[in-house]
Amino acid sequence: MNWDDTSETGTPDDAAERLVGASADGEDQAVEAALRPKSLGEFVGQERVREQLDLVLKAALARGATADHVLLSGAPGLGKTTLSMIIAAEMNAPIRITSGPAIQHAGDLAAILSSLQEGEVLFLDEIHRMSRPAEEMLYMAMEDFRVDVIVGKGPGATAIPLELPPFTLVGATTRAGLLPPPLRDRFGFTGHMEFYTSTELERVIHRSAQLLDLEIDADAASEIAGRSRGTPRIANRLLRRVRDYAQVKADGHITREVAAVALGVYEVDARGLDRLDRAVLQALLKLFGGGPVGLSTLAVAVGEERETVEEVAEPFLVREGLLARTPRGRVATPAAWTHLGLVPPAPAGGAGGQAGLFGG
Ligand SMILES: Nc1ncnc2c1ncn2[C@@H]1O[C@H](COP(=O)(O)OP(=O)(O)OP(=O)(O)O)[C@@H](O)[C@H]1O
Repeated sequence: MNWDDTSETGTPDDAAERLVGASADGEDQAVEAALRPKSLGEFVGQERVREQLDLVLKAALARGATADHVLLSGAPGLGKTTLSMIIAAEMNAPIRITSGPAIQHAGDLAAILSSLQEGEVLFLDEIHRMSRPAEEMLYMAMEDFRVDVIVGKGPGATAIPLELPPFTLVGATTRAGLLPPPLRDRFGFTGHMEFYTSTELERVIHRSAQLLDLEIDADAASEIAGRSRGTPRIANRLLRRVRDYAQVKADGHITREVAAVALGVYEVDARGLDRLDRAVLQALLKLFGGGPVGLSTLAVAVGEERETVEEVAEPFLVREGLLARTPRGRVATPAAWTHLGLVPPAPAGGAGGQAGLFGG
């Protein structure tokens, strides 16, 4: 395996290095290699993608051909890199890993493509962040296994055609909608990765616990799963923090109570909200009666940048149905009041009435 670049995901999640951030930090990268499932059979969840991919790969193997190009879309930490490695393993092929931001010039891509072996899997993470000229070179490479390398500049520039061995491109993106249609259309198979259910995350946690040689009760795994925001990377990270607590404060055995207390220490609540998420909700409920309130005002109230509130805290709060973004501003849902143990103000004068000042 050859790692050209593994860094860079560029979301505010990374900057904040939160325990519940979905992007990989340094420690994650070190441990993840040991926890990654190695075959489709070991890969938990994502039934539909797994089943479809299984057919694509088996058919290619039976034909003795290179598998079609695969596009994987979905949020960070859901297993796109893992799946690309599995694709290579199932095809008995080597894998090369790089990312869109690492390919700024068409020449960077030409260098990678021209050094691929026949049948090799090229994993291109964050494919939507590749430069335009590189993207155009990729079109031809994907379709005809050929690139034109431009030598020289201006009127004297010449295109030297370069034949490539057949390869499988596995592109990953958090935003399939940002991909230009000509690029999207060149993938033979597109798999959309969903957030994991609690039951699936419990299986991920039990599997990781076994690999890390940890003793964990079933209800402890379910406690951690419930706080993992539908994301295996977060589940594995929370498991490691709970393990630390169990080693220092208990006898190493992870019970439900140990898990709950440990995650309380790290300020990850029963629903997976962290300190920032709760600060945003609390300000919305206690200072603004549940809204509507403008994003800038809300950000000032919690002492954070607008972007941090909008891109780090809000997506999960919206996904959880705790906060709604409306044209008039941010509004808390009844579930937000319940989650923070507060009582919503009685509507003054029926539906659409002014929200009360005090939320309980
Ligand atoms: N289906 C799964 N079953 C078991 N473990 C999983 C699964 N999916 C992901 N993981 C674990 O979660 C971690 C993160 O997975 P991975 O790096 O593949 O995510 P990703 O989608 O590529 O993230 P990013 O977009 O940030 O690169 C890995 O340690 C992997 O072991």
